[in-house]
Amino acid sequence: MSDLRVVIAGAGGRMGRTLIRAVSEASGFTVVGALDVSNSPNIGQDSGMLAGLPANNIKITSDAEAALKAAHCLIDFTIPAATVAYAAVTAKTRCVHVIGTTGLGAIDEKQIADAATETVIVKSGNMSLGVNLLAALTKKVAAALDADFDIEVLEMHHNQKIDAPSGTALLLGRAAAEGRGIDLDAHSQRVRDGHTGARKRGDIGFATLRGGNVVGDHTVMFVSGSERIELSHKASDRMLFAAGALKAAVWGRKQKPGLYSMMDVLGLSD
Ligand SMILES: NC(=O)C1=CN([C@@H]2O[C@H](COP(=O)(O)OP(=O)(O)OC[C@H]3O[C@@H](n4cnc5c(N)ncnc54)[C@H](OP(=O)(O)O)[C@@H]3O)[C@@H](O)[C@H]2O)C=CC1
Ligand SMILES: O=C(O)C1=N[C@H](C(=O)O)C[C@H](O)C1
Repeated sequence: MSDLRVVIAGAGGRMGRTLIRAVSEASGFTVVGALDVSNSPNIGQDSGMLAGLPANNIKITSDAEAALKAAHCLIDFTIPAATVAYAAVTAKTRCVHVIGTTGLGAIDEKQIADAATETVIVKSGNMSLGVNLLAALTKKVAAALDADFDIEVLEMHHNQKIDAPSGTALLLGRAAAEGRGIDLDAHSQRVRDGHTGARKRGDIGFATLRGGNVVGDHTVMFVSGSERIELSHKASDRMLFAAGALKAAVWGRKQKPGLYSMMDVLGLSD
């Protein structure tokens, strides 16, 4: 099969630059476009050089439709407003859209689901194999334990992260809720502050830490009156997420239009 032609959105960002490096190091991929917001100082810059590599002659542009014309896939780790706008373009150009962006709201999710009727979208709050295995384990453990075990999800990230709880924490919370057979939205405590009253039995709690350059730590705790089970994952290199995104792009190219997750890509869905 010919090389998979990839456009990277948010090419000047932490994940965008990591993705440019990942594509340049992997075989079977070619970067054919790099996108950023129109008023970004990165527009017109060489995306390879911006990622600390030799020039790749792919200049950063804001014209998504033109960039996607010759592409198989858009890999998008940006911000919710950009991701929703890109979904409309991938629906039109029929490019596979791999979405790593977190912090999406209900309206964003609906617009992405609508776009997925026209093209393949793979979306996950975490593209790593380890976290998706952790989610499968979380679901299993939650199914085995009753509400005598309080479930808490703790996450820590770098001090530049703009959304909370992290996409991964929510993904893990959802896995726990599915295992327990409850609706997460109706049974979650996303923040605690002030005179909160006692913990509500059956709720899934979230706690957020921010500091330094932590790439991404997540722990799911199952806590009873007499014991505590903890399932943890610690990411130490963003290349992990980029590698997962490339895997999703290759997998997505063989699928029919629809909204898929990394669990589907990794064969972990039940
Ligand atoms: N699913 C996963 O496995 C992972 C998900 N993430 C998620 O990916 C997202 C990005 O993270 P990170 O790279 O650390 O963040 P950064 O802030 O470093 O990068 C985001 C980039 O998107 C750019 N951007 C903003 N608007 C647009 C637009 N309209 N078109 C194109 N680019 C745009 C920003 O540009 P500017 O700075 O000029 O505004 C910035 O360069 C976050 O939501 C994060 O949670 C991160 C790691 C793994
Ligand atoms: O913003 C980040 O950095 C990360 N975001 C994702 C999330 O919100 O879970 C994934 C990873 O933990 C890094």
